[in-house]
Formats: sequence, structure tokens, C-alpha cells
Amino acid sequence: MDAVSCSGVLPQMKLSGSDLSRSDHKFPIGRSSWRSIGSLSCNSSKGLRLVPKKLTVLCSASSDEMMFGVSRCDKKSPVGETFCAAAGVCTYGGTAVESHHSHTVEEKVGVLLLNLGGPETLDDVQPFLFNLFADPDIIRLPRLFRFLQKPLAKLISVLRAPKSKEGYASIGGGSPLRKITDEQANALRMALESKDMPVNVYVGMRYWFPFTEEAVQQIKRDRITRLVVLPLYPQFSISTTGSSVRVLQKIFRNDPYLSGVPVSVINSWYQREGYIKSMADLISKELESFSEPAQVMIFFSAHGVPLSYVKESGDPYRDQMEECIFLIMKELKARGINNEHTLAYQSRVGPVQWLKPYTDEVLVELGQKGVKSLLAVPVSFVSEHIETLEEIDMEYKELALESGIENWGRVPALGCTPSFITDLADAVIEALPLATATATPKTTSAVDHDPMRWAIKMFFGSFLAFFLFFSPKMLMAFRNHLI
Ligand SMILES: C=CC1=C(C)c2cc3[nH]c(cc4nc(cc5[nH]c(cc1n2)c(C)c5CCC(=O)O)C(CCC(=O)O)=C4C)c(C)c3C=C
Ligand SMILES: [Fe+2]
Repeated sequence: MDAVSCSGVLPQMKLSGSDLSRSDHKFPIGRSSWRSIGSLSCNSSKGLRLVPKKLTVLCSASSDEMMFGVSRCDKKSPVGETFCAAAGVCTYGGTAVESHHSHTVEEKVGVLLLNLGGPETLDDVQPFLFNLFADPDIIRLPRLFRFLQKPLAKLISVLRAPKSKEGYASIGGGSPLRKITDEQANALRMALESKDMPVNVYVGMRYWFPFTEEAVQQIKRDRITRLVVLPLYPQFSISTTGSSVRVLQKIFRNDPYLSGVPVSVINSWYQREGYIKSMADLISKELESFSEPAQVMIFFSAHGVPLSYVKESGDPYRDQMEECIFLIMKELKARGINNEHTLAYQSRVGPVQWLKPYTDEVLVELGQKGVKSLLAVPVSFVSEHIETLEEIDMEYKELALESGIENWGRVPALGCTPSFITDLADAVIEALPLATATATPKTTSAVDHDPMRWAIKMFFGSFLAFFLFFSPKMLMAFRNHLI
């Protein structure tokens, strides 16, 4: 197997074995170019050879493509220890480890904000859900069953649409995500301009308009010469940043112009001081609205992912989430706020086990234990969306009040909070010099060319699919969780 090379240590950072077990530095490894899954060794520009004990190189569920995530798995502290791409900036892997660009042409810098996207009208809900469930990073079928991805997405989206529509109807008939993301894009452009960095900012959504593909076409039309990709998810997950970056990687790799554009992907930024401080500001402000602020339980509610992502596929999401909460609480303590806190995961979908504890169960338990005041803090997303406006503000609030909690509050999403936007602007500035070009030729699998192998695959796939669809467990699961 090929070794994965990580290089480009920032000049001000001295890297050593102990640095690798810390997680407070921002960019321990600047550039990386990954060729295949396997052993990982990191070479710093100072000639240090770094071989951390145990590393997981994330691989896309859907193909041989690499995900931009590397997580360190030898957990020593409750905050988790992720580093490399998962904690800093990673650039598209390509044939060359580094490309040193000569600056003979005038730079035209672009920033691409990646987000999930949401239905704008109730009629959009089912097709939006179809796009979501058709994503092989959301519903992860074994290779043999991949041809079922779209029929299954159609089935689940049709079954789930009525329930989802109710949710979207209750928040005004559609998702506010596009509007908020556009506002964030504009605020970021202005923040960068005020830092003497004129850029074009683009918005690329994964499952609804404006799709990532459209944004990339605009980037091409604008002849952008250097690009920073900033997913609006503070923590990395295969299902969010991973999925969006996979799409982007595919487009860039196959395009002669784009594959030459140096790109820098900011995989996660939950550990940035500006973000942590902005979150602490919002929490401390909201605590003040309670009559006895010190008695309030700070309840972090993160969007869940299926447990298998973390356990089997090495998704660093849970580790990063725990570290993020640790850093926010550390910041609050430094300000003299010593409230109790807890973390739970919300919004599970489907029959499989998701990250625990579940938000709804913890709320009931807290109520039973006698907690009277609770401040909910959505922590995996930076804009208001259906899961804050409907799930937390309506469903969970009602459940909490029924369970004995008397005083309920909720911290707003960061949105366009100036300190947060300024920090994103700094993240872009730091990422810019680390950009490298793509240029990996597309490889096709043997199956694509071999009709016999294709026929065998289809035959066994259909056979297994029949049992999967009509097994009592599957039918029960649809009934209980999707409708
Ligand atoms: C960090 C954030 C998110 C993770 C991780 C995530 C994983 C994930 N989500 C689903 C299924 C659904 N998500 C839906 C909406 C939705 N998801 C996120 C964020 C994360 N998802 C957001 C911000 C939104 C809201 C968008 C909006 O319109 O406001 C939905 C649709 C809504 C509904 O019907 O409940 C589904 C379905 C899975 C399966 C998954 C991990 C595998
Ligand atoms: Fe989701």
C-alpha cells in the first residue's frame, strides 16, 4: 500500500510526538496529499518523521475515493485527539505532493461555502429528501447493493415526506438555510474585504439549490485562480463535510481547468478560538435571561450520525464534538461560569443505532432527576434550520416541560455574529497559502468494463435486495422510523 504523506508544517510550529497528542493547535499539518488508504507517515518540512501510533484514514463509503479526514484513534483524553486534516487544513490530494505556484498571473481568489441545503417550499421536500437519501454517504449500502441506492432513496423519500412536510410547514413552509447561508457569504466577503483580501464568495449546497455543481460552474466562469473551500460544519463528519468534499473532488478531478486550480479545504474548525469564544458569548448572554443563571444545566444538542460511522468507518465526528464541548466549557470556566453541562445527540433517522445518548431520552431523565432550568445549545450547525426551529424549539421544549423542567431557554445559532464571521475570514486567510492543485486521473474499476462481472453482480444484488426489502425487520423499521 502507498504511504500517505503529510507535509508543510507551519514555520512557527515545532512538531514533535507530544505535539501530536495535543489538540489545541490550529494547523499542525498544513499540506497533505493522499494516495491510498493504508499506513500513514507524516514528514514535516523540518525533516521530522512523524508516525503516530494509530491513525485512521477515512475512505468514502461510496468509492475508492479518499475522504479528507484523518483521525487519531488512540484516545487518551475525554476530549478526543484528532489532528491532521480533521483538525486543520487539507488540500486536494493529487499526483504531486506539493505544487509550488509561480505567481505570474494575477490571483483571483474564491471562497466556496459548502452547506447542506434545504427545501424552500413544501413541494421541494420530497425531491430534497430524495437527493439526501440518494447520497451514498448518507445511506451506505454495501458495494453489491449500490444499484439500489436510487430506488431506495425514492421509496424512503416518499414515505418520509409527509412527516418532514409537517415539520417544514410549522417553520413557515420551507428551510431558511439558503437565505442565512447567502447572508453569511456576504458577511464573509465584507470581512475579507476589510482585511484587504477581495474575494468572490460562492455557496454550494449538497442537496438543494444552489447545488455545489452550479457554484463550481460559476467559479469556472469567473476564472478563479485559487480557491478556499469552507464547509459550514464546525466538526467533520463523513455524512456532511466528507460527502460535500467528495462531490467537489470528483468535479475538480475531471475538469482540465479546475484540476489546475490550487485548492485548500478547511475540513473542520470547531477548535478555532474565534468560534469557541463566539459560542461562549452566546451561551453566557442566554444564561443571563434565567432568574438563577448558575443553576441552569447547559444542554449541548448535536446532530447525530449512525454509530457505525464512528465505530466502523473512523468518522472523527464524535471525538471532535466532545473536544468542541470541552473547549467551550473551558472558555466559560475561564469567565467564571461553572454550570453543569451535558451532551446528547438528536435527529436520528431509520432503524440503526445512532450516537448516544439521545437528546429526547436525556431530557426526560434530567426532568426526572429534578433539573428545573435548562439551556439548549445546538452545536453542530451554524444557522437556524428545521432541527433548531422545529425539533428543539417545539418538540424537545414540549418534552422537557412535560418531564418536569420548568425554565427552558435556547441559544440561537451563530448566523452572522460578527466575531464568528471575522474568525471565518481569518481561517480563509490562513488556508489560502496552503492551496495545491488537484490533477488525479480518474480510474475506472474493472467491473465497469467487464459485462460478465456486471451481470453476476446484478443477479446476486437483486436476489439479496429481494430479501432485504421484504424482511419483516425492514418493514417494521420503515413503519416505526420513517413514516
Ligand atoms: C452536522 C450536521 C448534520 C449531520 C451530521 C447530519 C447527518 C445526517 N442527517 C440525516 C438525515 C436528515 N437530515 C435532514 C436535515 C438536516 N440535517 C442537517 C445537518 C446534519 N445532518 C441539517 C442542518 C438539516 C436541516 C436542513 C433544513 O432544511 O433546514 C433531514 C431532512 C429533515 C427531516 O426530514 O428530518 C434528514 C432526513 C442522516 C441520515 C444523517 C447521517 C447519516
Ligand atoms: Fe441531517
